[in-house]
Amino acid sequence: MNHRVSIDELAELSLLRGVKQADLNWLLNQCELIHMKKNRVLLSPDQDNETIYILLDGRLIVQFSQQQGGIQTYVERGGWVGEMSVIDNMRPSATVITDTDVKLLAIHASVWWNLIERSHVAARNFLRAVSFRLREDNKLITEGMEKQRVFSEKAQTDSLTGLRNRHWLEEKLPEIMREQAVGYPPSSIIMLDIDHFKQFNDQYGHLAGDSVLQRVANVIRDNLREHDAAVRYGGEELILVLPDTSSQNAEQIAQRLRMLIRENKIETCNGEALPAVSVSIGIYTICQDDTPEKIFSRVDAALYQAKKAGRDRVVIWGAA
Ligand SMILES: Nc1nc2c(ncn2[C@@H]2O[C@H](COP(=O)(O)OP(=O)(O)OP(=O)(O)O)[C@@H](O)[C@H]2O)c(=O)[nH]1
Repeated sequence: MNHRVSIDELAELSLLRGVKQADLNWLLNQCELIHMKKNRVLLSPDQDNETIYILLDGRLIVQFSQQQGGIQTYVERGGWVGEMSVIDNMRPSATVITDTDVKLLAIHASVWWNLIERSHVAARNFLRAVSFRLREDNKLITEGMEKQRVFSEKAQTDSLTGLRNRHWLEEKLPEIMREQAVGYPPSSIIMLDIDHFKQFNDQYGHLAGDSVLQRVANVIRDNLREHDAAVRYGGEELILVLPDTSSQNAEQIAQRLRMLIRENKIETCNGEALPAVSVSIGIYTICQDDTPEKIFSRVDAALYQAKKAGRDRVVIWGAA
């Protein structure tokens, strides 16, 4: 028998609110009062659970798995945990840890179902509690997944230009190659490099150089198709991934971008006009048995040819 929790205390708990005094008395005789120290695991996805725990004092942390967004939330005094495994007989979906020393009312599943049979009010409270918990958890998990999405988006984005970064390309390229291997239409890769950029930086300063990179990135972003991707591969070197694009089409796209970049007016962040820049472009169209190394070395070779031939031009690998 448990004398350290009063009937009044029980009656105030939202799970037990409105339950008749006689049923509360009965419950009090069936459940157990537990004291736990801070930082102990109360529930875990690795352990069966047959108990609902109502928190009488302290605070609990509910930690969801990485697949569920890795978020954590708190259960405050009067809250409860463990009810889902009591309903579905499965292990807890999250880990529950004591955030402080806690006092818990432990109600075994058999006792709980007995109470539900005795008390319609307890049954109604329980339904409300479960639907509240489902909504809350869904909201938290959705928010957590959104945070993860934004985080991984940031990890794959170049902060100066807003284009994809090298890391993104290294993940994307094997995917494109798998598609090529199963007979997707050819994809082309464009490598684009600003001409005499060192000289530009030396003459107008690094910040002006940054403005140029941003303008070039904007021109590219505004003129690519939705399923194309632009990547800042290195300092002033950009790579464009053009799915379902033959080398002839890639050349047209490259020539158009080259012209647009050359005609683009560039300003510093203070509004001072800067001279236009030109770009050199290499193109390589991916073949079925290519490797990433082969793709990079060929598109790089095409770009090198464009530089060697006088810059401000487009060269397709193997076309000469
Ligand atoms: N402003 C700025 N400059 C950068 C950035 N990343 C690389 N650079 C500069 O880009 C320049 C690249 O110079 P090089 O590789 O010698 O080539 P280049 O002067 O463009 O000459 P060519 O490519 O042969 O036409 C270097 O001076 C780098 O410092 C950046 O994020 N911002």
